[in-house]
Amino acid sequence: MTPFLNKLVIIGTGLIGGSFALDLKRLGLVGEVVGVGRSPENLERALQLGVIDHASRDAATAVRDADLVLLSTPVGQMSGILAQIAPHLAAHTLVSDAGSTKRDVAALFRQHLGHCLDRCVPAHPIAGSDLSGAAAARYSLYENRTVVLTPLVESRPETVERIAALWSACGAVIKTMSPDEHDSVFATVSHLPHLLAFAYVAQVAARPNAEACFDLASTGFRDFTRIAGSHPEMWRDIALANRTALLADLKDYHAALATVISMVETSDGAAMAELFETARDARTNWFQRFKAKS
Ligand SMILES: NC(=O)C1=CN([C@@H]2O[C@H](COP(=O)(O)OP(=O)(O)OC[C@H]3O[C@@H](n4cnc5c(N)ncnc54)[C@H](O)[C@@H]3O)[C@@H](O)[C@H]2O)C=CC1
Ligand SMILES: O=C(O)C(=O)Cc1ccc(O)cc1
Repeated sequence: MTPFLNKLVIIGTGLIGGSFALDLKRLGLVGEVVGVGRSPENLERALQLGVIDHASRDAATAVRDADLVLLSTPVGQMSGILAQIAPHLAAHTLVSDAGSTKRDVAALFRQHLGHCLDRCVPAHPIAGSDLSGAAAARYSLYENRTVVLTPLVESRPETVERIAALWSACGAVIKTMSPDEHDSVFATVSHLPHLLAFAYVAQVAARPNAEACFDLASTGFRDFTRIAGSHPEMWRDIALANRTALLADLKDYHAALATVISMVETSDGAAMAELFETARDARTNWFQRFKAKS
């Protein structure tokens, strides 16, 4: 089975959708890429960079006759977009997404695309960065990275295979999970750290001696806070969409911080050393596994 697409429509022509389009074009797996966006400047940049072949501001018109529609906007935009495109999808069009949360997206597919759920597969590429926009799109972003698929019970096996084949062609490793399992894991390893980084940097910026702090901050600060440079709208939407799992993790982290506060208050160096060793060993083991996959 060839996953070739005559027409791919990317709704949300940024880092994630743009990088998918670039790889499929280079691989000769797509005839025409139409990019839909809300910012004319960003669409113009996507055309200049060859990320897309045609630009459109109107999702409803753009999706006509598409083989695949990929939603790669912030997740908070997806409900409106699905409502807009639903009446205009052809009988053969597949619909997928790249959103960072999956329970909400699965529910939105069910709400808006009830007539064609067999051709829908929610998905999440676990690759990206703190950069955004079409100018950040790049080749091979998905090489050796995981793409999680959370098929609906209605998703036809051929639909799932075709979406998986496209991501595999980009070099990705496919994993299948339930939306609940997905959102619980990513609350812990992605959504929580982003919220912590945003909260920490905002708190430093509000200090009376912020200028001196930023002046003297170095590599540890850079590494801990890189993700606080990520897109605010995207992360607001993720936090709202995954609030249940995220709140549970925030409370666990709050308790862990209370433990650290108590260790500092009581000068309990032995407990601190034990905690730091446990964390260092876990991080070292994880990093070795991560490097081996890269
Ligand atoms: N940035 C990352 O590292 C990753 C992001 N994701 C998910 O992928 C999605 C896209 O993220 P990025 O590509 O990083 O964001 P981005 O900001 O680079 O691109 C999103 C694009 O969507 C456009 N857009 C916003 N609302 C729109 C609307 N109503 N109609 C049409 N276009 C609209 C924006 O103008 C922007 O060009 C998000 O859902 C995010 O959660 C998933 C994996 C990694
Ligand atoms: O900036 C980073 O390193 C990231 O964590 C990238 C990222 C952001 C969002 C996702 O849903 C998946 C990956």
